[in-house]
Amino acid sequence: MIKVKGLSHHFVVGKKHKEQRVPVLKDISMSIFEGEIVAIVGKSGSGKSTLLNLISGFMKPTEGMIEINGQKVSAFSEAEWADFRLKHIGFIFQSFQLIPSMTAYSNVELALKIKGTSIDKRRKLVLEVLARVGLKGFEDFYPNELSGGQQQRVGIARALITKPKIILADEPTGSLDSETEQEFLEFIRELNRNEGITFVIITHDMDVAKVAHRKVELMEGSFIERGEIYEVHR
Ligand SMILES: Nc1ncnc2c1ncn2[C@@H]1O[C@H](COP(=O)(O)OP(=O)(O)OP(=O)(O)O)[C@@H](O)[C@H]1O
Repeated sequence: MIKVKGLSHHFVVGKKHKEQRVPVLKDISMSIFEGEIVAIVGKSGSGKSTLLNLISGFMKPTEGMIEINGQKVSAFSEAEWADFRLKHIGFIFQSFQLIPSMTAYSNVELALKIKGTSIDKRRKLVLEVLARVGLKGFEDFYPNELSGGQQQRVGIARALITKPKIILADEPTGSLDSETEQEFLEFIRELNRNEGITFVIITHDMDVAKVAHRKVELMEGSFIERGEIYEVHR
């Protein structure tokens, strides 16, 4: 479960002695339950990416508390966050963020290397997950030799390789055509249903928001709950 309490964030911009505060999030409290798919929607600039960056520890909140699976992650050091992310959170990005100089195989393998998994086990797990996302035979392809949809699948395989219980996705379908988007959404539902993975998805796209059990809207830095759309499959 992800619990956010009294979360506020502002950026400081401008030159020294002429700094200005840009408030982005104001006193946000919410809970995301295990096994849920939650869509975070809201206008451009409403603070969606900032919220996700705070939940994933890439930024520190100005105020407030974040708890994940009972651990107070907002008090974590950088090193603790890095370790926690590796164990518990997978990420999917709009622009895929694959390393261009590495093959599909190596992109997916990287997190396991960092974790210190043995080479034999890595090979087994990487081949398994690439096959699972429909990329058997594409292991040695570089990102620029793959279509957008295939790159996104490498991105999903990379997110799944550490078997996280939470996946955070920032505009994951923003670079996909509508057919590939539908395949991606179907896969998310399947992962959620079969493995109970919790998804937090930022999106502009109402079709994407429809796969969510719950939609929350960020408006001027505060949340508006939009109610249940689907039942949570546990
Ligand atoms: N590093 C930063 N320094 C200063 N201001 C920032 C910084 N990052 C974001 N902001 C500001 O915070 C606000 C929220 O940005 P954020 O990227 O979280 O919005 P968003 O809802 O994800 O937008 P979009 O849908 O366009 O991606 C914006 O007004 C933006 O200008």
